[in-house]
Amino acid sequence: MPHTDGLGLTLLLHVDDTPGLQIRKGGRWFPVRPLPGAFVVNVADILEVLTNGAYRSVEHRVIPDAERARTTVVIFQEAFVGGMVAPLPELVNGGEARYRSIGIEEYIKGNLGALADGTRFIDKLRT
Ligand SMILES: O=C(O)CCC(=O)C(=O)O
Ligand SMILES: [Fe+2]
Repeated sequence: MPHTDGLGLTLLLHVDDTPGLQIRKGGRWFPVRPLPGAFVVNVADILEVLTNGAYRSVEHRVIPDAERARTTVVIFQEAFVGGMVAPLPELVNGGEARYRSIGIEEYIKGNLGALADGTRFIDKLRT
């Protein structure tokens, strides 16, 4: 299922060489081929909020292979500051905050709810 990850940074370690991960850019899907010993680093939603939209979280999906097993080690890195998910003031820098600030607990709850109904919670934070 296409999605963006909900926390800060996602580190992926593709253990075998079975392909499957794709990212969407400019409306097109591109394969991310497994690279032995390398981490794939995805920008996720909290990092998008923190940077006030300078970094965009990447939409991605996994297309399973019917014949080959596929294993990924996934590390979800949190990125909230002082209990809040909010654009960093130095990155708003006199401009406009593009996302409203929200406590991490409410954020997590909202994210799980959105995941369940196939929407993106970050869209509800846009100002
Ligand atoms: O298996 C992968 O390469 C990606 C997994 C993923 O997108 C996720 O766990 O959020
Ligand atoms: Fe993901």
